Amino acid sequence: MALSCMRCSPGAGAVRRGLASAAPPAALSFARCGLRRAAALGWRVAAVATTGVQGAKDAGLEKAARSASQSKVENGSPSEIILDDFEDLSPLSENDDSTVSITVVGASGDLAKKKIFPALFALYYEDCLPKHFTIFGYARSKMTDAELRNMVSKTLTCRVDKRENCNEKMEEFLKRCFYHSGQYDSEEHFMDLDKKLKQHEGSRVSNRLFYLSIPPNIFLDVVKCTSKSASSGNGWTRVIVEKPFGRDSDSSSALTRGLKQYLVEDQIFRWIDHYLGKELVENLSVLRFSNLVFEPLWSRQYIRNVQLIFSEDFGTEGRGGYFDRYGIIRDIMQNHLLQILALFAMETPVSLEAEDIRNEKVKVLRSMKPLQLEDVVIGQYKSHTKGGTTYPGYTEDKTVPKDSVTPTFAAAALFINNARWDGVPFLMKAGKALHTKGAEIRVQFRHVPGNLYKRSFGTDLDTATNELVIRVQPDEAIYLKINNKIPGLGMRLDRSNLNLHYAARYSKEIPDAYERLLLDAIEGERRLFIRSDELDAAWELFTPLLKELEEKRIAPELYPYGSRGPVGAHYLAAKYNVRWGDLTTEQKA
Ligand SMILES: NC(=O)C1=CN([C@@H]2O[C@H](COP(=O)(O)OP(=O)(O)OC[C@H]3O[C@@H](n4cnc5c(N)ncnc54)[C@H](OP(=O)(O)O)[C@@H]3O)[C@@H](O)[C@H]2O)C=CC1
Ligand SMILES: O=C1O[C@H](COP(=O)(O)O)[C@@H](O)[C@H](O)[C@H]1O
Repeated sequence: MALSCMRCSPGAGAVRRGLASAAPPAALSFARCGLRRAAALGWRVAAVATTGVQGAKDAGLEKAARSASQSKVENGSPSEIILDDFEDLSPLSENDDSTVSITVVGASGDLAKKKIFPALFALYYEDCLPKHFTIFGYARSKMTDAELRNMVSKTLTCRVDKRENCNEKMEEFLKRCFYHSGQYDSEEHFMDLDKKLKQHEGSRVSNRLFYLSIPPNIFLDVVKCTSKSASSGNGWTRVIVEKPFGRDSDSSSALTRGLKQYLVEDQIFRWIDHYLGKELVENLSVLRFSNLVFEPLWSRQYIRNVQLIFSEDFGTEGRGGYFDRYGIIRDIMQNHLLQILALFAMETPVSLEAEDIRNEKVKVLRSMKPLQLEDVVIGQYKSHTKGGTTYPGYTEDKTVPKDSVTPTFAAAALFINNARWDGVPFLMKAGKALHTKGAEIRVQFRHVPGNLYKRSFGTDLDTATNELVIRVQPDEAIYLKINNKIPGLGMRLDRSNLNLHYAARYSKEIPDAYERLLLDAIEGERRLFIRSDELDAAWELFTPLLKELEEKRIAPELYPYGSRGPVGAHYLAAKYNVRWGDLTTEQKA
């Protein structure tokens, strides 16, 4: 049987609805990448298994048929071979009648340069964009098309594992990038953009995606202008909204109401939480729901605590102005870490459809207790000199008020009041300017009852319990710490890792999260975007705490730039009998 993944592209939807096994011509109109994604869901396997080699040939899947008839087994199980081979499969026909125009609003900005254009290029490079597409940059800055291309070209990179034709591909891609300068609140300027888009779209069905890579105070202006002056007349119009999506429950609901004056829910891809597009976060459900060894242990009965840890080894350099209004709790916890928590803790969804997954995420979020001040520790980094270099403190940033109490670090203990997780602390920790950069999920299991090997472990049994670590970044890995006998005539135990180290196991470069999310938006796949009830539930957990912190102007504990953060985080963990897993020395995975 093919290993299935959670991709739910329209193609994948078609697979699940039964189109796959017959693979009718309509199904062949997916973009190339759509085919690859369908492949990951076992489409080809279904096609070959159900209709046989001839069936696959009839459906135009020549390569699938070839590979099925050869049925070679080189590396692993036949199902792996099938999936791997399918990666190279190109569609035999593509939809010539439609075109996708992607407008990056705020194209002159940091995120557009750093992430959005490179992700679009990577999709192009991987043949994931539709045959007919155009990319427009839109911002107030004056720029020609050539200047935009020059700016964009500086940040494009090719896959390390696939360098062939890279320069050629870059040139082809850049030729399809254009620029239009305009104000964000001018319907007239968006009308001019509309004219330019139409020139490129010609008589094809025009599908339009607007990516709002701009400060949140102008989201609504742009949405109003796009919907009145630049939305598609005959295809779909979708809007990707960047974070932050509000500052609290009220502002988030107001923004949703504002957007809904101009868009229906299906058009809103809110918000882009790029952590949901990270490979190991995407893999969480596969790990849980497709491996018998994990799911039965996934509850209070066996899990002692769960830790969600984010750290950066640099400060807010350059983004202090933005950051000071939001702080680390809104910047990282309320979105990235909470989303991971929801995926980690949700019940098994009815299916892999977006709505089924979102339903489970909402349920888990609504089962949680709003955060209490006594379960939170906040910190702010201060200047520190190391090796002759002085690293500036947060409030030394010119864009940050000198008396700012905005947290750049926070640790929190959260609880889920349901049958599965009652009493299990979910500890979150997020900070800037710490000693290391990384993101990981740590699952600490309970100790083995009546352990035969107690004497080998000493008095503290908790140091000898199993721990599952999902290292989201950098150097992706999943490893399980187990107790093991050290080889030899005696009986000495140590802690060793059962280790799935991605770089060693998979030769392919891992796509950037923005690639996955952009492709999903183009394909209309909403699973990795946040539904409004989910967002409401997320804000409800954090809003009372954020208000209390701000109203009382609670002073954060200062920690030196490059340190491990405030000691208060240890006391918080200790209150729940937890030791932060990232602070213990462990065998390198
Ligand atoms: N940068 C990052 O790493 C991340 C950013 N984000 C979010 O993505 C969005 C874009 O981020 P980023 O590119 O860093 O933002 P920028 O501050 O670089 O703004 C993007 C563009 O918006 C225009 N702009 C900036 N400030 C204003 C203003 N006050 N009024 C009108 N226009 C303005 C500028 O273009 P012009 O002057 O040419 O019109 C600018 O180039 C934001 O919502 C941010 O919160 C989210 C996660 C990470
Ligand atoms: O959303 C954000 O994420 C980045 C960290 O993203 P990563 O993919 O580099 O881990 C963070 O620096 C930024 O403050 C925050 O807004």
